[in-house]
Amino acid sequence: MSLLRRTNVVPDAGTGAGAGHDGAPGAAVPLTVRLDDVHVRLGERDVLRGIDLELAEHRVGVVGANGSGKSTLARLLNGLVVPTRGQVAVGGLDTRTQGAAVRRLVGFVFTDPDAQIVMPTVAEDVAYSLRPRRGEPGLPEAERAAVVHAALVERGLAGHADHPAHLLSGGQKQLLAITSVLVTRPRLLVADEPTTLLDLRNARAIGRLLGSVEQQVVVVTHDLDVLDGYDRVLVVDDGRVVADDEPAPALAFYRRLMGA
Ligand SMILES: Nc1ncnc2c1ncn2[C@@H]1O[C@H](COP(=O)(O)OP(=O)(O)OP(=O)(O)O)[C@@H](O)[C@H]1O
Repeated sequence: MSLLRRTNVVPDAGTGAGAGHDGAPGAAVPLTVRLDDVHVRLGERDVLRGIDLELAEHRVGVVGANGSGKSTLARLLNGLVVPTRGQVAVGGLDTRTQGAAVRRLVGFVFTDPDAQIVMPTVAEDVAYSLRPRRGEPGLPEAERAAVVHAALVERGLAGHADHPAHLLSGGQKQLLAITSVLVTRPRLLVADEPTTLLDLRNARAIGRLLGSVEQQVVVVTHDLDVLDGYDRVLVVDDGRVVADDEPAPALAFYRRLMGA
């Protein structure tokens, strides 16, 4: 039985403001992410081969063996990697030619928050995400401070606002990294193994956070508990999507594939 499917997707959503989503009242309407015949060659290796996907669900998980191409797939979604052949479009924007605009829509969370935290203190790191960008005025200073404070309060980090970010625990660092991404209000959050470096309690907390944010989420993970309640799971194997279904059948397929 093939587990590959083509999902019916909602038409693209303009600003995404307003409408709710099944299971996530008040959440923004998901963007449509399209991958058309995507190949990625890195060095001598065909890392992804002939990927055709339309993603418009609120929660999508990506699983697969080490080296199967999951991180590369995730990085395609914000233009960190561009296809060697084929096209990736996010909300109708081509990641190859409109990368900067795509990255305003798509926030990215890395496995290691130390790769992402760039400022000395917790509040400064969140504020850095709100710095004025080329061609955009940015928020006035006082307003920016208020937005940072509200974001830290929302994530339970307000008590650490002036603390050196490098002294936070691993779980707090990942929380800070996610807060610094979410404060820019991306439409889509892509996370690449965000719980891999965390202990069980912190992994659960970060998994719950990703499951509860209003943003559309695509998460690459080996931590299958993270995918509880997700709408769709892709199984990647040797550069191809070999299963694409609701979590239970997709994860059953993955376990069989892994002999687990
Ligand atoms: N810049 C690169 N040059 C050459 N090969 C690369 C490069 N980046 C990744 N690869 C190779 O591409 C393959 C897929 O890598 P990718 O990181 O996408 O896999 P993954 O499924 O996320 O693996 P893991 O679960 O171990 O993180 C791996 O064999 C990797 O060694």
